[in-house]
Amino acid sequence: MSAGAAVELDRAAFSYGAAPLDFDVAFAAGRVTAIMGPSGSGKSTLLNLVAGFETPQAGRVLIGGRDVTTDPPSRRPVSMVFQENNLFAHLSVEDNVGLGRSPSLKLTAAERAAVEEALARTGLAGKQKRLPRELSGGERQRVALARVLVRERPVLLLDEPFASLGPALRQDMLDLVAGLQAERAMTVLFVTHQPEDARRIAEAVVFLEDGKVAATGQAETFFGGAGPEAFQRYIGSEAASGRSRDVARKRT
Ligand SMILES: Nc1ncnc2c1ncn2[C@@H]1O[C@H](COP(=O)(O)OP(=O)(O)OP(=O)(O)O)[C@@H](O)[C@H]1O
Repeated sequence: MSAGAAVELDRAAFSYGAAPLDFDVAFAAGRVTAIMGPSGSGKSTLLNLVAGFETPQAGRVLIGGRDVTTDPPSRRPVSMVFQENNLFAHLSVEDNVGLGRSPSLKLTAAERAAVEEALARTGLAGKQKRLPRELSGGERQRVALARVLVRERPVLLLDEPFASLGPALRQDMLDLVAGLQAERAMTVLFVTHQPEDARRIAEAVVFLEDGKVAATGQAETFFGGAGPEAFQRYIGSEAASGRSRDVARKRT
């Protein structure tokens, strides 16, 4: 069931009351797409429309060709991982993962075995009884990914899930996502501000500006310097701000 499903926003319009957002874009099944763009351009809102945390005021959301526009999040074939707060603080690692299979945590032996396997797959074997506060930030995100594995949904939404981790750990986590995606052929929508992260795992790029899709294309075109000018400007400014942060850190 987890083989990818295409995701489409068909002139999906939404507004929190101020600037309107209006998305008309399709994400191919079984592919990793990086969603990039300046702060406030609508990246998280786009994911929230796909997940069902927000409902468009006009237009439609389709997953696997099915109109899910009015479906609640629980009925959508989607998993989502945020930058933090993915876990229940009072539940052990294994229960946090088990929730992906059964909200009541009444698991069959086969489901418990699936939880164990997901924990092993994400490098968490031996940590199943720990509470989230007894884990590192990277380990907590691994638990969230283990839950994605047992949920077996065809679409995975990642909202800057590794932004607070250091570069080496971020690379490990991205490689883990890439491995899981290759195994399950999930459709992955990956919001990131980090060009090198997008480059590492994404085949396609969707670039947002001012609540709209400003450009779409292949990652190798965009990162090879042949992408649209607005994207190049954005990448340039992100790279420059990354450098200045590094310089500032070295000076302190
Ligand atoms: N809960 C909210 N209430 C009101 N306005 C909101 C809310 N969430 C987002 N917005 C506004 O909607 C627009 C899009 O926000 P969104 O969070 O989708 O942008 P983003 O591209 O994900 O930004 P960032 O890169 O900073 O996370 C922005 O103008 C933002 O101020």
